[in-house]
Amino acid sequence: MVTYWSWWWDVDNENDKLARTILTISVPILILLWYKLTVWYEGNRLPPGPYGLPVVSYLPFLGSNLHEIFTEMARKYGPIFSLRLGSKFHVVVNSMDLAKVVARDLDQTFANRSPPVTALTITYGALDIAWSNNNAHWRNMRKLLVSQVLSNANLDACQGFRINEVRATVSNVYAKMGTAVDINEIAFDTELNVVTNMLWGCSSFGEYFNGFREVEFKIIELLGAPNVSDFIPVLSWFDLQGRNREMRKQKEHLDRILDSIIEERIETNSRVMEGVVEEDGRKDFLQIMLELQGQKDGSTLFDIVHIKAMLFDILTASTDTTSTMVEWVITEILCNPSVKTKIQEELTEVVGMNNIVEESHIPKLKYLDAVVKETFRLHPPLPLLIQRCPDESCMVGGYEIPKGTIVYINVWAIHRDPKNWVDPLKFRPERFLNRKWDYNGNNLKFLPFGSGRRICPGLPLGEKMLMYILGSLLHSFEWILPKNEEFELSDVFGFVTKKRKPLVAIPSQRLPDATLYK
Ligand code: HEM
Repeated sequence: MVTYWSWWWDVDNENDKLARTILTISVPILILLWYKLTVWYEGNRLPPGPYGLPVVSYLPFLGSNLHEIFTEMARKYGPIFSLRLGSKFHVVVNSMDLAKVVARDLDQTFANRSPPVTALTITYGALDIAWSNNNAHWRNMRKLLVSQVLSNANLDACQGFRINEVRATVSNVYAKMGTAVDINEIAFDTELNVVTNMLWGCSSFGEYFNGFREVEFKIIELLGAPNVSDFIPVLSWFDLQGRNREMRKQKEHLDRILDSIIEERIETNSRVMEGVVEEDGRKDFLQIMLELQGQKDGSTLFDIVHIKAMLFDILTASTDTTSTMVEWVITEILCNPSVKTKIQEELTEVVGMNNIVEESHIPKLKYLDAVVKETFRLHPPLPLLIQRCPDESCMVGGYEIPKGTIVYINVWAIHRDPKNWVDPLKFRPERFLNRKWDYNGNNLKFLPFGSGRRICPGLPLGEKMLMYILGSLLHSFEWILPKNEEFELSDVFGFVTKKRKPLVAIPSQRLPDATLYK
């Protein structure tokens, strides 16, 4: 080797020797630099995004309606961008192709969550399903919910609860005809009663549930509110905005409800040899969970706190989403008279004017189904889904996403992207009539329930309840806005993004036979 290179140093003056020494050292350095700047850097650069200030980074510049702000930022920075908020690195994915990479191709890598402080408080330290990381506990809880509550067999067995509650709602609305009715409130109560019946066998009425809706709304608001404690964790101890204190207050209320229900059941069980069972021999979900107490769940023992975390998840995940959607659908229908006419024509044809809506009619209500889907497209209740967090560094769209980054999939942007939808801002249910669309998240253009392993497990119940409540309210009543009330379509971002101004509407009798309302 030395002989091979000896010609290089075979020089007759000192200047030449110096030049060759400099060249010998600098050429490998330049090659290394080039490699770093091209191959290495290309493969490791972070997504583009705005600069911020020291310590707080972009935090002071972030507004409150995050889904709209992120969609606006995507126009400037592209389909994937990053922003640092305090010490936390965030990435927002805004296109269907990149959503596919996160939620499908790299689903396993992105299956963790990064719960905010308030979420840890209300879920007993992420012992629920929604905020738990992708671990044995999450898998067991999700499997339990899906197999015991949301299976086709259990949904069929619980049909009676849905019929009773939806009929009770129609009858309550009948009693309020001619007055302004809060649509979200009636849908919330209907869903809550169905779910509590499925969970522990009775409706939510009674002293326990006084004020539950307000508590839940506050919890949802706190879960979505920006909190300095999340962005600058060293300050979390001071809880500067008081958000965690407020969440603890809501948790006390929730705890009182859940403790009373669980204690009552334990007390009943102590008197009944076989534990509480339904007439058909089925056990409700609370009973099943109580019988699992003391069993190993991953590395921990399944106990009362786990049961409360599960109950919390199911109650909150099912009610606010469903009621918000019922409210949006009726708002869009009232804003679009031709859509209302088509829905009524379909209901008259499928159900008949001397009949009330039954679940068996639902598969035939194709136009109503398209209206619901179009409303989901324009008003997804979780427009950024629930944040995901990669458990190792990986590449998305040619950019590096470091381990632990908080990643949002911007469903709002995807659902309004002109590359995916013709006239994306127009309310046009017909676009969902021509092709087979579902909520399973396989077509990444449309993912109101999410996609991949974190997709909403409540989808079958959510879809059933939405169609049944809406079909019944729209078939049994004519709805109009109160005098001087204007159509209003603006929303306010939150963990569940809702209508800024709650919809109130006045019902009147639509079916000729008054006995159908009893
Ligand atoms: C209209 C009704 C509903 C909508 C629009 C909805 C939407 C969603 C969305 C978007 C997610 C997040 C998915 C993701 O992060 O990718 C989610 C998660 C979840 N939903 Fe729903 N949901 C509804 C009803 C329900 C119902 C009825 C239940 C339970 C009975 C439920 C239980 C859950 C749970 C437990 C999670 C967390 C899943 C996980 O992290 O593994 N949801 N839902």
